[in-house]
Amino acid sequence: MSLALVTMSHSPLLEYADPPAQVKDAVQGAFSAARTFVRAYDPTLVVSFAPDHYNGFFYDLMPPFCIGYEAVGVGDYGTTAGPLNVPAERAAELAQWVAERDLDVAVSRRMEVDHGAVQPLEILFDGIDTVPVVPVFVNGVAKPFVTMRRVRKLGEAIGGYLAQLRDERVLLIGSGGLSHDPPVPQWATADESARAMLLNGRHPTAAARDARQQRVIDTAKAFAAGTAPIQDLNPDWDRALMATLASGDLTPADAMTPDQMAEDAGNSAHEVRTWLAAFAALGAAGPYEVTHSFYRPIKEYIAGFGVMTARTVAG
Ligand SMILES: O=C(O)CCc1cccc(O)c1O
Ligand SMILES: [Fe+2]
Repeated sequence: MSLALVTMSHSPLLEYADPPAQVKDAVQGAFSAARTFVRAYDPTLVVSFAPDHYNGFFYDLMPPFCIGYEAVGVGDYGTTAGPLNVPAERAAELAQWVAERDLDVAVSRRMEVDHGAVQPLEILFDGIDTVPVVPVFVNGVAKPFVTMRRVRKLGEAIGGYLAQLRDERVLLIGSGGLSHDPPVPQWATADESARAMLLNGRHPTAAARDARQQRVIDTAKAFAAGTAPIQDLNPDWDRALMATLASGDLTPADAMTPDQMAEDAGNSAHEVRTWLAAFAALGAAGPYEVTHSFYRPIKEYIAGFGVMTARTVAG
């Protein structure tokens, strides 16, 4: 069975920042190429690798990976709130398959997902419940981070399951990255109230959510103006990673260490773990080709912004 893939950066600032028209147009062009690719493929099932930003997963119980049997969008940054269309039996079969391959993956019968999982579904499918989707959480913000090798192995195991399905056309999504360092609090440097949020900040009041989001929106403005105290984007790092992913040999990514990734490309660069998992899953179905690739560093969105589409080579 062949598989198809879309990996794309996300940014809540798509709706809250105003870069030059030419930048917006370029991003919309990349989204529209991805949509065209997805429509032509016409998937019956989506497996979406996405991070979370302390909206669904907290330090009271932080797994490296989690497969959702059901999922609910929390509605951060104006994204769609409510249930995703998750085929629970398919998700459970996938979790069983992965467990039998010596990988320890958490499961959730009610996974809460944020813009990381929701935004690609809105962009590619005009909604969060229009296509069956199994959401796979990949930790991209909370230390400790597993090795990139482990992420690759997880992707390969999931792809192995998907590649033997006869009755589905499966689209893989990887959401996030590339280099970026938005103001997501970290435990080591957080004050007491930020630590309370990181520990268990589920279901904040509207005022608390607004305050958190406004901080990100203000930081994006300052970053574009050159005055934000966050790490710069790293287009060279982004392009090198995209080249590795496109090459079909993902083993060079095994050498990427968590600390070096953060130093080179910002704390949220760990979101690229979703891209690696998605490409590793794609590769499990055989050789693949990248059919569209977009990249642009966009400070207004606080993101080295990339979009890639790829599919199994026919034959
Ligand atoms: O609100 C947050 O916690 C972070 C928001 C955020 C900003 C820029 C790029 C991202 O990928 C992202 O997730
Ligand atoms: Fe993110």
